[in-house]
Amino acid sequence: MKISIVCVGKIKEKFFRDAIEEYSKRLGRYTKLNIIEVTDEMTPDGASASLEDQIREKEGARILAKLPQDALIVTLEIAGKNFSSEEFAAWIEDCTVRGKSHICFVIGGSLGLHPSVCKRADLALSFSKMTFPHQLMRVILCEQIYRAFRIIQHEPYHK
Ligand SMILES: C[S@@+](CC[C@H](N)C(=O)[O-])C[C@H]1O[C@@H](n2cnc3c(N)ncnc32)[C@H](O)[C@@H]1O
Repeated sequence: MKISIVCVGKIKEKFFRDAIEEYSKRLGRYTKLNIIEVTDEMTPDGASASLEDQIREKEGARILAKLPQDALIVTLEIAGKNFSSEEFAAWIEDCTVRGKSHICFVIGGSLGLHPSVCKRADLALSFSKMTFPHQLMRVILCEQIYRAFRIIQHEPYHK
């Protein structure tokens, strides 16, 4: 199973970069993780709703250009489907059983995902009704993917 994450912008905080690097390293035992960053757009303070939509659209076009053709596309959306960690692991395992060998997760930028990206999703996945900053979301996603592979392999992990 190959895992890609398409996301917007670079990680600015060192502690987030360190956490992502750590989970990427741990995941190396189970899967190849490929993180693809697209350039983010500066959002001026007090930007109008229509400027924000233009920014989302520009970032969305960059995301769409990077989506792998062979992958199942999973967008991270607050209003998406909720899974327990065990259900998430079972979903990943089921992909393998159905012959899907590549999953691509997509995290929006600070303004969220443009509808053109959401339309491409095979699954919209929610990590709760709360809004997380996109940099932290990347860390949480990496941890949950790592946790899923541990569950699939019946290996012990923190409860
Ligand atoms: C700061 S949030 C964007 C907030 C924006 N108002 C929205 O509603 O999408 C940045 C990105 O992180 C991801 N994200 C944040 N919280 C999430 C959650 N609870 N579940 C799933 N994805 C989330 C989404 O991909 C989102 O586009």
